Parts: sequence; C-alpha cells; structure tokens
Amino acid sequence: MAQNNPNFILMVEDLTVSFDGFKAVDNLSFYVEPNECRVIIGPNGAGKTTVLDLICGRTRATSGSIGFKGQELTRMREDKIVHSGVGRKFQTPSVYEDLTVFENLEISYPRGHSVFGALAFKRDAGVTARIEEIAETIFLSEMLQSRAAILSHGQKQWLEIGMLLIQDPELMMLDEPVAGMSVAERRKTAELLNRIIQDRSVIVIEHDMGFVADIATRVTVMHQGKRLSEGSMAHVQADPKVVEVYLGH
Ligand SMILES: Nc1ncnc2c1ncn2[C@@H]1O[C@H](COP(=O)(O)OP(=O)(O)OP(=O)(O)O)[C@@H](O)[C@H]1O
Repeated sequence: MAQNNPNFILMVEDLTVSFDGFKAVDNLSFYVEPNECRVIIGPNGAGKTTVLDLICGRTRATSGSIGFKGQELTRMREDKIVHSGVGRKFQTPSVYEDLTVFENLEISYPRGHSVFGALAFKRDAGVTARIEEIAETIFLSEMLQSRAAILSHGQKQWLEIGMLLIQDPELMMLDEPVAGMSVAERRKTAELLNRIIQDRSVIVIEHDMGFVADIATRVTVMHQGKRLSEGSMAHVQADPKVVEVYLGH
C-alpha cells in the first residue's frame, strides 16, 4: 500500500520488536482508517499489548515503521506521541479516587504544556460545558459531584475513557476495556465505542467475542507476533487458521 495514503490514519509497516532475540512482534503490518474501530484478537502472548506499547512509544521498535497522520512515531518521545493525538488506556482503571468525577475530567482537560499554562488555567464556562458533554457520553452525568472511589468498576473504566476523550485524541487505544464488567455494562460500553468512533479511530484489544462483534469495523488476528488473519468479524471467524489457533480453544 502506498506510503502516506490519506485514507489511513495509522500505518504500521513491517514492525518488529525483539527482546533478547525473541520477536514479540514480527514483521507486522496493518492499516487503520479514520472512524474505524479495529479490534486486535489472538491467544495469550501473541504480541497484542506489545503492539499498543510500540504505537504509544513505551517500547521501542527494533525495525519497521509506525506512520500516524504522516508522522513517524517509532522515533518520537512518548509525550510527543500523546501530544500528536494518540491516547492510550491501560487495562486497570487509574482514576483519582479522592477526586470527584468532575475533577477527574477537569484535570485531564488539555491546557497547554507550560507551567504557566497550568497555573493560568481557570475553570470557565467552556471547560464546564465540555466536561458535562463528556460526562453525558460516558453515562456519568448524574455522578459528576461523586467521588470516583464510589463508582463501580465499569463506571471507573468509562471515566478513564472520558479522561482520554476530553483530550480529543484522533486515535484511542484500549486494552481489554470490558474485562470485569457486567453484561449490561458491556452493552453500554459497546454503545459508547460506537459513539466514540464518529469522531476518531479506536484500536481495542479484546477477548470477549460477543463484544468484538458489537464494536469491530475490522478485526486483526495475531499469533506469535505476526498477523494471522484480518477482515470482518465474519471473515476471521470463518478462517480455519483462526479457529485452529484461537477460536477453537
Ligand atoms: N519487555 C519485555 N521483555 C521481554 N519479553 C516481553 C516484554 N514484553 C512482552 N514480552 C513477551 O512478548 C510476548 C507477547 O506479549 P504481549 O503481552 O504483547 O502478548 P498479548 O498478546 O498482549 O498477550 P495477553 O493476551 O496475554 O495479554 C510474551 O511472550 C511476553 O512475555
């Protein structure tokens, strides 16, 4: 595929990372379009989390390229990658338990990068309106003044998604967002992701195939650091290679 194809927001090409000779990600290529929800599935140890670590700059690639909006991420610092529009949520929620939902969203609001920017920051009507808008998107409008500590596990996950959303990333990455959630919370999270991709692209790592079916635009199946299969949910589910190494287990 042509480099800098404007139809792709993310272009991962021939990406490899080697840990003491072991290739956790091995010559992997995949391409994500705007407003796409790409789900990465695969057995334990396939290299899924490592791919997200490489995209957000936590782990450095041994070779290959990660193009994001025409910029090369493999040599960019982690904070610059965030600044360029890549948001990442880890598996365990990391909200500030002693702060309210409102305050958690407020401290995540982008306010420039200088110390002066942070000091000069005032709560104004625009910020409050944006926080209220995000709270509604993440089903927490009624909880704005509640301390995060009293939220359910699922609500904490949504709050953390909200803390990313308020920074308006063009690419959002989520690692197993519905792990530990109730059936009702999973359904609402699928609704949330379908809303989120109206304005951005999302990459999700997930094992719950029912949830994958509800959210995926396309699915990439990884096995031993490589791409085993890719396409619609129906396509990968019917792929005998995928059934053999993953779905059949
Ligand atoms: N920093 C590291 N140093 C050495 N090995 C690593 C490192 N990070 C990951 N690995 C190895 O790379 C392989 C892929 O790990 P990774 O966590 O990416 O898999 P995964 O597909 O996300 O698995 P799971 O579904 O269990 O989360 C594993 O064998 C893991 O032990």
